[in-house]
Amino acid sequence: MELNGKVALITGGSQGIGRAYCNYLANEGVKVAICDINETEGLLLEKQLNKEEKRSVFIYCDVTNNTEFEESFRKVISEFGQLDIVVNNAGILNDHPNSWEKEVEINLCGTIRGSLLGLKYLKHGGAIVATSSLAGILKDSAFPIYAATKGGVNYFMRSLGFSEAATAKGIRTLAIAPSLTDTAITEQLVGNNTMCPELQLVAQKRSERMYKQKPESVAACLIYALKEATSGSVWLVADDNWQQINYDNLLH
Ligand SMILES: NC(=O)C1=CN([C@@H]2O[C@H](COP(=O)(O)OP(=O)(O)OC[C@H]3O[C@@H](n4cnc5c(N)ncnc54)[C@H](O)[C@@H]3O)[C@@H](O)[C@H]2O)C=CC1
Ligand SMILES: CCCCC/C=C\C=C\C(=O)C/C=C\C/C=C\CCCC(=O)O
Repeated sequence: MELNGKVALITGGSQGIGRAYCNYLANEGVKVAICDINETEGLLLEKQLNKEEKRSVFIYCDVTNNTEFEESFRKVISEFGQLDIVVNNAGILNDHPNSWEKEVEINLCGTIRGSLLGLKYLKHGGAIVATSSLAGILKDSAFPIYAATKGGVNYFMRSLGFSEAATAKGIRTLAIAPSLTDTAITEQLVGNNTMCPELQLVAQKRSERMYKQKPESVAACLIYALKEATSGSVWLVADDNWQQINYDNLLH
């Protein structure tokens, strides 16, 4: 896929991996719509990109609100005249027994919502992408609900990519599955976001031992996958390198 001149909508684009996606896409000549609930960081990124003479717009958008989400798609098309790439990246880490549903709503339902809107609004083909996680390929014993949302995202993107709903419209789907990455999610691990207090300490110790790759390495994989990857493929990004996950030999 030739990226120069295309238009992308990126959820959770204000900071972390999403911000790296926006910067890397803009460097390729893509016009970017930063869709996020973090207005302060989103507007700063919009200003930075526009100063660098790259076209961008910040749109306040909560991916749990379908009306607001659809309105964002309309605003992007009204601002840039077209839409070619949707990146479902917004996500949180919160397995707390009293509020875990929000994690499922954002990570899994938000990705499904954004992808269905992508199928509706990508009028001339394009790509629908999601940020999943290594935790959705292997396991994450400290965050089982988080792992379930990310496993769901991998299998949704994988299945959708082979479906008539996408292929008939010339739409490719991709999942980018990062390992531990240096962003606010990994910084704020001290918060009370696990299923039980014991897991918090386990997660914290394990996270301290693990290498945290750069968000830019994840963004470099996104660019490569958008240009080269086949529909329904899942890309692991670990230790600043990427590789395609081979699901084809599971039955052999
Ligand atoms: N940092 C890591 O180690 C890894 C992160 N991921 C995934 O990468 C994605 C991005 O996360 P990071 O950049 O690490 O974290 P982050 O916390 O820096 O960024 C997440 C972004 O999503 C936005 N967001 C949260 N709820 C939202 C909502 N309801 N609607 C719209 N935007 C919302 C936040 O405002 C923030 O800008 C997430 O899906 C996360 O699960 C996957 C693997 C590893
Ligand atoms: C050890 C994980 C602590 C949690 C760190 C915070 C955020 C992580 C977000 C992710 O998406 C996690 C990505 C990769 C690490 C998760 C699982 C690897 C476990 C491997 C194993 O159990 O063998």
